[in-house]
Amino acid sequence: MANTLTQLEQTILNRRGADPSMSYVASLFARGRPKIAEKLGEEAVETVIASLSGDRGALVGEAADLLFHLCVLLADADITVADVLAELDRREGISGIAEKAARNPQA
Ligand SMILES: N=c1c2ncn([C@@H]3O[C@H](COP(=O)(O)OP(=O)(O)OP(=O)(O)O)[C@@H](O)[C@H]3O)c2ncn1[C@@H]1O[C@H](COP(=O)(O)O)[C@@H](O)[C@H]1O
Repeated sequence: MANTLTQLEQTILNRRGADPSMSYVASLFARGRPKIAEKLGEEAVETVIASLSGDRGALVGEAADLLFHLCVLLADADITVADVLAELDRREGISGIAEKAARNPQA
C-alpha cells in the first residue's frame, strides 16, 4: 500500500506545472486549494454513501477516489505520504505502549 501511494504521490508531483487541459491533477493544482479541498469533501461524502449502499465495488471505487484526492491535497500542502505514515506509526507505538501497560500493570 505504501508503495502504491508513494508512486501515486510521485505522479502527482510530476504534474506540477503540467498543462491543465492535458492533466486532471494539473487542473486541480491550477484551481487551487479550495477546489482540491471541495473535491476531497465530495469524495468523502460519496464514500460514506457507498459504504451504506451495500455495494462493495462502489465502496472500493469511492475509497480510491478519496485516497487519490487526499494525496493531491497533501501534495498541494507540501506534506508527503511518508509524513502521514510516520504519524500513523507514531500512534501505533503509543497504542502499543498502552496495550502493554494494560496487560502488565506492574511493569
Ligand atoms: N487516481 C486517479 C484518479 N482517481 C480519480 N480521478 C479523476 O477524478 C475525477 C473525479 O470525478 P468527478 O466526476 O467527481 O470530477 P469531474 O466532474 O471530472 O471534475 P470536477 O469539475 O468536479 O472537478 C475524475 O475526473 C477522475 O478521472 C483520477 N485522476 C487521476 N488519477 C491518477 O493520477 C494520475 C495522473 O492523472 P492526470 O493528471 O490526469 O494525468 C493518473 O495516472 C492516475 O494514476
